[in-house]
Amino acid sequence: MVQCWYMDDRKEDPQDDHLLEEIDTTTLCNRTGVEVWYFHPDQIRPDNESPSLIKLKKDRGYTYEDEIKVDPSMENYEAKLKTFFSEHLHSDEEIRLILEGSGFFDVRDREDKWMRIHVFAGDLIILPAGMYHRFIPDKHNFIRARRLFVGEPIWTPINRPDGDAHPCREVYVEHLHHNDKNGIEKHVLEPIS
Ligand SMILES: CSCCC(=O)/C(O)=C/O
Ligand SMILES: [Fe+2]
Repeated sequence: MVQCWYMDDRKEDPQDDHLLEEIDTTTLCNRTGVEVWYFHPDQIRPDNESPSLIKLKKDRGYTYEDEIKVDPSMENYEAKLKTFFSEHLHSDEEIRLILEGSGFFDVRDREDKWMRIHVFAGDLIILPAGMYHRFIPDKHNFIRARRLFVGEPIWTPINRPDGDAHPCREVYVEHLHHNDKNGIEKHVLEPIS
């Protein structure tokens, strides 16, 4: 199940935890719009998917799935890590269901502070379109995840500050302001056993 915290600002070894202050997933969702679910790892196998996962995919319209493995055997590993760890956003949600291993998704909160999300097998994470983030493996250097998407996937990262001018950024920032005034519309589901 995910663990989240605000990061310290040490620049050394980004694969260290960099834990400053722990936060819960409701705070994470409230301050960023990130949503997280947990499925028992037995219930994410394609031949034994939990009804909740099937429903989530149907409700969200996720029609595309593939897998990504990030470990040192990956082609152009160092270059890929550099791309993942450059602060960027996407025009669409980034959805990852963690199948094996672990890693860190770092996301900017509404005050531009880094929050770190440590993900493990069974975690499903949805990063909203237009939110700045980055990814790095933890010290185990291994993660395998299912990528989901609505329609034909677009994985293009738009680095900061170029992302500031993208229409999805304005929509995202407006959504955060709306939540400030009206409370969050989304909520984080409790773990499913
Ligand atoms: C564990 S998925 C690898 C990271 C990734 O796919 C991505 O797009 C990060 O922003
Ligand atoms: Fe990304």
